[in-house]
Amino acid sequence: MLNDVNLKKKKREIEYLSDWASLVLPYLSPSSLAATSIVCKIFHDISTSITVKRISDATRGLEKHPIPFRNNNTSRNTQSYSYFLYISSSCILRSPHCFRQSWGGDGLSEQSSSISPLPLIDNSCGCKCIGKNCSSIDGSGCSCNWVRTPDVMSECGPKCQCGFDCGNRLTQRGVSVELTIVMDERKGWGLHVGKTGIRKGEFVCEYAGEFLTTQETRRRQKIYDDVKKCSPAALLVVREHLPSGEACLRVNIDATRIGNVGRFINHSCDGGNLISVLVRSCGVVVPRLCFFAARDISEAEELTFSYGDVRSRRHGESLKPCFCGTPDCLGMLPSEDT
Ligand SMILES: C[S@@+](CC[C@H](N)C(=O)[O-])C[C@H]1O[C@@H](n2cnc3c(N)ncnc32)[C@H](O)[C@@H]1O
Repeated sequence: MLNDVNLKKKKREIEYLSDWASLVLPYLSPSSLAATSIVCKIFHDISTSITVKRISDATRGLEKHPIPFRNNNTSRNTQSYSYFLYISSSCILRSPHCFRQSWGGDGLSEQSSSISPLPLIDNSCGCKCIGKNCSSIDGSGCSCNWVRTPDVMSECGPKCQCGFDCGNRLTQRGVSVELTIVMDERKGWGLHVGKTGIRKGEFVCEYAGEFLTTQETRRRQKIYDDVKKCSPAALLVVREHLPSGEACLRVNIDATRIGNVGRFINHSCDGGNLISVLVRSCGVVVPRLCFFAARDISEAEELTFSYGDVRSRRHGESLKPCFCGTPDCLGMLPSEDT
């Protein structure tokens, strides 16, 4: 029989163990979490609560609304959520291997300190529009609002004095539309519209990930092609063209390991219901890739865009079948050379 002192000691030990597990377990990957959950009842209960929270919000509280996972296939071997590290905007990582993120615990997530601010072209580049509407197009608008074509737009940047709620920072405040991540047996996870629908022209989300050099992009692409059994790669190369048709800039974004909900957008051969736009913030070197609604999109519709040209096939790469289901479907997913 445990006497009173021993009982108190035991209770304190259980509390310590439980506090420790609540701090450490949210950092674990799904497989490590599953392995830990069979150690004891305390670990099992905490792991279960973490899994439930992970399913309820892919964004770890970093966006305006939670974005839940939904997998209606209840067979034992299907995933209940996708595991990756969440960032709300593209970034350059100082030391990618040190980036750890707690997910599913009680505290709120934070962006990691291993993320570097995006490099500036010019430190003095920025508007002085305090209290003015930088997004106005009647001539009183500020100089940061200098380009608005179907493919490229410009916004105020880090050195502007207008403040974060300025109308010309539409894509810098993260995702504000309601979304759900839904599992499809053939395409994997896909991003769907939530209850409120989306209006034509509305900002949906950035395609956030790690900005890479071309050399690093090619190195990773080779690894992703070789290791196909892992979850699908989300490596995107965007080329900006001059009016002459010549490519003048390429942006490489890898959202495979670190990204936001943009990484769940599947391909559609008819071009999909999203338009991709390169957004330049005043003074920042690298533009970000952002998605806007190409038309009104109703509740539960899947969000899609075109991954590129199916005919420009990556060297030595076997094409994956496409299941976009549109009348224009070419049967294969695009896989351009990086
Ligand atoms: C950027 S990820 C999109 C999210 C992905 N479905 C997932 O589960 O994480 C790209 C991968 O999704 C799958 N995918 C995207 N569009 C598809 C389509 N139309 N048909 C079949 N698979 C598709 C392919 O495996 C592709 O390599």
